[in-house]
Amino acid sequence: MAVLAIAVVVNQFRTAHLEREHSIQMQTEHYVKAVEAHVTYSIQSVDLSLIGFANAIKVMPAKQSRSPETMTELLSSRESSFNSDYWITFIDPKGNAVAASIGNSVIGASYADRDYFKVHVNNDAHGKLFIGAPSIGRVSKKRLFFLSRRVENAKGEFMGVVAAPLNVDRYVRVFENSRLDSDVSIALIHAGGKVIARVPNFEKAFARDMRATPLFDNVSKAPSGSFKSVSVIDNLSRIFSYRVINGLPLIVVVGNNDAETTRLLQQNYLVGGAGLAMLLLLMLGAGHFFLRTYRRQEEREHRYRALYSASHDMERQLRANEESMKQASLLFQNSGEGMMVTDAQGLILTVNPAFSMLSGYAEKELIGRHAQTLASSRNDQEFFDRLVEGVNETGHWKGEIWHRNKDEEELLVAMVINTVYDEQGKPFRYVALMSDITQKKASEEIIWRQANFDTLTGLPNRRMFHEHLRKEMKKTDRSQLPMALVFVDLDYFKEINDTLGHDKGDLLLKEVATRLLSCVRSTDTVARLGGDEFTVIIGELRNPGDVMRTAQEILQQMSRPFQLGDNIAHISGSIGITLYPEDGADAETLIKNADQAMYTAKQQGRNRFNYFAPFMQESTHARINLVNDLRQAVSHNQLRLMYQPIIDLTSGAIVKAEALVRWQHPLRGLLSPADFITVAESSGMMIGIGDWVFQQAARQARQWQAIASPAFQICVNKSASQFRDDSSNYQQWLDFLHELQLKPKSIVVEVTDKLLLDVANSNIGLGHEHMQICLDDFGTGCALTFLKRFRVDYIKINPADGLLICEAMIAMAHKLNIKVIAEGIETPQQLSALTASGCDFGQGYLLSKPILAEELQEKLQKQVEPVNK
Ligand SMILES: Nc1nc2c(ncn2[C@@H]2O[C@H](COP(=O)(O)OP(=O)(O)OP(=O)(O)O)[C@@H](O)[C@H]2O)c(=O)[nH]1
Repeated sequence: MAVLAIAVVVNQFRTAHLEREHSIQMQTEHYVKAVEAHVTYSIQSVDLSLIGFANAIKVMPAKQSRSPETMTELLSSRESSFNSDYWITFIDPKGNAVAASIGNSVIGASYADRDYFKVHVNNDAHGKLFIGAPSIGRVSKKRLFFLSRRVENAKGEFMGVVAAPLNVDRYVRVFENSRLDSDVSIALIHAGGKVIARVPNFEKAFARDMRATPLFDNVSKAPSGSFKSVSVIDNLSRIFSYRVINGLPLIVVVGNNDAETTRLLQQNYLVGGAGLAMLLLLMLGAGHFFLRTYRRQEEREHRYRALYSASHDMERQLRANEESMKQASLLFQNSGEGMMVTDAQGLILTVNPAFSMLSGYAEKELIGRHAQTLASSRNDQEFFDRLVEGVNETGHWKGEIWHRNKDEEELLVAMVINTVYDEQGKPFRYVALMSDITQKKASEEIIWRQANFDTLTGLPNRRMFHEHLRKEMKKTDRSQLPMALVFVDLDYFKEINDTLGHDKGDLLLKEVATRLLSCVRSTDTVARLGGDEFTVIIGELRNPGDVMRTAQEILQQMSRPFQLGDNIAHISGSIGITLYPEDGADAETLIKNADQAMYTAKQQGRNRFNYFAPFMQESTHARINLVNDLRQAVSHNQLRLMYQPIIDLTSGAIVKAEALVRWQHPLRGLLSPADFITVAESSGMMIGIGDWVFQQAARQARQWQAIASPAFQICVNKSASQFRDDSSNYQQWLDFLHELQLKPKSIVVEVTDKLLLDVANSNIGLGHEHMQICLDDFGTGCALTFLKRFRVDYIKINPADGLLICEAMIAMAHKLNIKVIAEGIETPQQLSALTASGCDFGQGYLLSKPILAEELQEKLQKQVEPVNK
C-alpha cells in the first residue's frame, strides 16, 4: 500500500507540470488518508484497552467491582499494554477517580464536570466510545484529549467510567516526522471544533476553535474533500484535504503550500534532469519515511485488526450474553417462582420479587443474610446435612423444605438448588428456585386421605386395606411367620340404624373402630371396608394362638354396651379368620375365604368366630350357583304358585287360600321356599320375587272372587327382608289392587311376629286400614300389645304347639276381636278339637295340601254349584 502510494505520488509529481494544483490536491488527499489510518489505528488501540477493562468489570462479581484495590490491580495487570502516550483512569459513579494505570497521582481527583463523564452518566454515548474535546490535564498539566467508555455491571447498572487521556504530544511528534516539507500542515481536529494536534505551530493551534473556518464549511457538506484557503493559524495559503474519520468525532486535515510546490517544480524545470532527480530524491526520502511509517502502520494494522476482531468477537459474545442476561433478568424479575442467589458461603446476594412475596421480606432485608436463617426449625439438622451433601456432591439439590416467612408462618416450599462454579471449578454462587406448595400439599393430603381412609372412623379404607394386606403378605414371605386376616361383621347392625337413627349408628361404628384398635398391636392394621364390615390384619404371628385370643377379645369388646348419646345399644359381631399362606395364596382368595368363614359364623347363630375351612368353600360354590340360577327364575318363568285352601270351620267352605311359592328348577326339580328364600333374601332378590307372588295372587283373587264369593281372600307371605329393604312397595301393591278393581281386603298379608317387631321399631306401618294382616306363627315372641297396635285381623296358630295352648289363644284372640286360622291340621282329632274351641278357619294336609290354581278353581266351582242349584 505504501509503495503504491509513493508510486502514485511520484507519478503525480511527474505530471505536475500539467496539472499543478490538481496534483497538489491529489498529494494532500493521499497524505490525509495516511494520516487518517494512523489516527484511526492509534485510537482503536487505546479503545481496545478500554473495552477490555470495561468488560472485565462487567463480568466481575459485584463486590469486587466496588473495590478500588481490585480496580488498581486490574489496571496494573494491564499496564504492560500501555505506553507513556496514554493511561487509563477508572472514575466511580460520583465522578471521582478511584484507580489509574499510572499510579495514585490522579486518585481522588474529581472528573464529574468533564464532558465525557456527563455523557456516560446519562448513557448518551449508548455504550459506544466517546471522545471528548482536548483540554489541559487536571493533574498532569499535559495537553490531552479523552477516550472514554461507560462501565456497567451485569445488571446494566452504571458502575463508572473508564477514561484514557491521550497525550496530544504523541500526534504532534508523528505529524512532525511525516511532513514532506516545512509548508505542509497536518492537523487533527475534534468534531466539536477544537484543534487537538497540529504541525506546525502546535502551541498556538492547540484547542483553537475552528468552527468558523472554511474547513467546517466543507465538513458540513461532505465527510471528505479538498479546498484552497488561507490558514487561520499561520496565514499561509494552502490546498487542504480533509477526512472525517469514520465513526469517530475526529477530522484529519493535510495542507500544502502551492507556492512552495510551484517553486520546486519551476526549479525542476529550470535545472532540468538534475532538478527532477533532486525532487525524486526528495520524494524518495519522504517516500522512505512514509514507507517506514506505512510498514509500521501495516504491522500495527495487522495487529490491531487481529486485536480488534478478537475484541469484536468478545463484544459480540458479550452482547449475546447481555441479551440473554437481559432475558434472564426479565425472567428473574417477573417469574412466579421465588429465586434467590447466594455466594459460596450461603449469604444472600439477591432475590427476585416472587421470593419477596413468598418470604414477606424486601430484598434489602435479605441481602447479606445467611439463606439457612430463612428455614424453619421444622427441618432438622439431619435434613440440612443431607442437603449440603447433595449440593456438594452433585452441584444441585431438589426437595421440599419448611420456610419461615417474615410473619413467622411456616410454608412448605418446593426448592431446587443449583451451583455456579468459578473458573477454578470452585462453587461461586448458589441459585435457589422456590415455590410455595403448602396449599397444594394440604389439598393433596386431603385427597390422599379421602382416597385411603374412611372418613367416619378414620381407619384405612378398602383401598388402603388392600395395600397393607399385600405388604403384610410380602413380609410373611420373607419372615416365614404366618399372617392372619380377620373379618368382622356386626350382627343386626341395621336395627341400630332403624331404631336409634343413622347418627347413632355412626357413633356406634366409630366406637367399634376404637374398640377394635384396642384389641390389636400398633403394627396391626384395622380397616373399615364399608357398612358394618371391618378387617384386622395381624402380621408376623409368632404364636398362632394369638389370633384366637384376638378374636375372642373382639367379641368381648363388641358385647360391652355402647353408650350412644342418651341411648345404650347392644350388639355383637360375627368373625371369619383366614391364615396366610394356608388359606389362600393371593389376597383375593384370602379375603373371599375370610368372608366365607364370617358368613358361616352368621349362619351358625352369629356372635362367634370361625376359622376358614375348605368345606365352607364348597357350600359357597353351591350358594353362588343357586344365586345365579335364581336370577333367571323370574324371567324364565320358573316360579309357580301353589294354593293351600283355608276352610271356614263353621261352614266347611273354602273361603281363603294361602299362596305358596315354588321354584321349578330346571335340574333340581320343584324347590320349596326353604331351599331358596334365604339365598333370595341375602342376594337382594326377595323384593322381585315378592312382587311377582303378590301380582299373581291378586290376579287369582279377582278370578276366584268372581267364581266363589266377593269375600274370597288370598294370603301372601311377606318376608322380613321385603320390609327391611323397601317399605315403599306397599303402596305399589295397593295401586296394583286398585288397577285390578279389587278391594284391599282381597289380600291378607301374612307376617311373622319378628317382622312385626321390626316394623314397630321402624314405624313403617303396614297399612292395616287397607290390606288385612295375619300374624303367622303367633306366640313365638310377640307381645299382645302389638296385636292391638297393629290391628291384626288374624292370627295363625298350629295344633302342633298343643291343643290346650291353641284353645287359650283362640279365646284370647276372640276377646280382642281377632279371628284365628289354624294351620298344619293333620288329624281329624285336631280338626274337631279346634272346631270345638271355636277356631274360625283351618288349613292343613287333612283338608288339602297346597294344590295348583286349576285344581283349586275346580274345587271352588264345585263348591258354588249346589248353592246355585
Ligand atoms: N349408620 C350407618 N349405617 C351404615 C353405614 N354404612 C352402611 N350402613 C348400614 O349398615 C347396615 C349393614 O347391614 P348388614 O350388614 O347388611 O345387616 P345387619 O343388619 O348387620 O345384619 P347381619 O349382617 O346379617 O347380621 C345397612 O343397613 C346399611 O344401611 C354408615 O356409614 N353409617
